[in-house]
Amino acid sequence: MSERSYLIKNVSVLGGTPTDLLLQDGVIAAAGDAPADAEVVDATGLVALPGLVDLHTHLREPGREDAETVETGTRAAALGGFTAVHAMANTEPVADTAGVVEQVFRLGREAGYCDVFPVGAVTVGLRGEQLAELGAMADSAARVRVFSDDGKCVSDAVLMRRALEYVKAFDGVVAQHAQEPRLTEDAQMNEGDLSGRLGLAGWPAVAEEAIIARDVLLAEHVGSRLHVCHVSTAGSVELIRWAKSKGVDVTAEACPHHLLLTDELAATYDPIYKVNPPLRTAADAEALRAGLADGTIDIVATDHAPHPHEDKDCEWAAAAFGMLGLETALSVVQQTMVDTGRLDWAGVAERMSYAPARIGRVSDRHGRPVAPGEPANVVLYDPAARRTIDPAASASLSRNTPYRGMELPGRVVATFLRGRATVLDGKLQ
Ligand SMILES: NC(=O)N[C@@H](CC(=O)O)C(=O)O
Ligand SMILES: [Zn+2]
Ligand SMILES: [Zn+2]
Repeated sequence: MSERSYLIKNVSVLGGTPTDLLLQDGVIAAAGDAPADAEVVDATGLVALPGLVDLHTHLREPGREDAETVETGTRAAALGGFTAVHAMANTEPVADTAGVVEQVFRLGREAGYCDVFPVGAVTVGLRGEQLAELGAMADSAARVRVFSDDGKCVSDAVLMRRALEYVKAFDGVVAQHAQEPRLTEDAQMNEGDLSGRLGLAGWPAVAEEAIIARDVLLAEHVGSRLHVCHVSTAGSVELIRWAKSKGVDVTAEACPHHLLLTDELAATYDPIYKVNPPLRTAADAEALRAGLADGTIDIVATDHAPHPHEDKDCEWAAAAFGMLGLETALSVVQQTMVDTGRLDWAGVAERMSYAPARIGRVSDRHGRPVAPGEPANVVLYDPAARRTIDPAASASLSRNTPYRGMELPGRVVATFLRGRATVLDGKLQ
């Protein structure tokens, strides 16, 4: 990774008229000021986007370094065009103290591929019994603003209420994994005709929707900020639309896999398609795409969930929930939202960079316009490229991508973090 300047020629910022950009000393500068020794990048045909920000990544460190480490996960992030990721708290030990979040934050800094903002657990050990030290994590060097028991739902209404009240003191947000536990005991896939036919225990949409309905009412009651993780059903989109229309301070994310893939893939009994929440129906996926287009769903988040071979290569019921997402997110969003005319590149920038940075309260550094004077966190993307997804080529330590063998549009050509190339010519630097 060099500290040189880059003169990016003929780049289309957010799909606009081609122009030149200079990245120098960590910021975007006027191209006319380029020093003679600047490295010239021919960006003809490429779109420049602000560095992507993921609000929902699992990096697995500490504790499951056989699945992913901060270093390997952030390498995958850089290849996917991300300059910042929020690392979920379901590690071993759980990120429920200032010590653990500071460790994850420091590991991100040391790896240097993208900024890592640790998410703090809402409850001690994700056990849903008592609140974790939210204030200590907020005040730590990691400056935690997003709190989540992701992987588990904060199902106790009183604890959820207290968490929402508590995070107001430091402008935090509770990111809920909306899953009513009693309605999803042993659940394996979306509940419907197909789960019956396949003999896999069903996971009803109402298990997600009941928690979202409760939580938007709680957020309104205490006047706090709520974020809903991985929204997967049409009913959830409707509830969030309703809550926003009432002025509730709620934001929501959809994951690429829920935009593109459907529950019919469970008929393969291949656990690569096993994920929490489950892949839903085509009608649900369509509602998510419509909600993302009209702003009901604020952002795309990857829920990158690496699992080692032995936890996935087994029978469906025994397999772990989760799939990789960082290296394919932008391509899936292009396919489902841009190539279908539902979003332009400015809309993608809003949903994959500006809005997640605002929700995570890091928009002083990330999710900024690609414009002179701004931090040089930039992605160069080739929307005309096509590639066949090869799990073996992933920078992740795990291989559980549901897109293996699929052809997807687009390719990240370069990623710059504060003016330093983390990816150039499609390769890690
Ligand atoms: N999404 C998943 O299927 N799995 C996630 C947990 C989660 O996001 O709920 C994981 O940590 O593996
Ligand atoms: Zn979750
Ligand atoms: Zn998750």
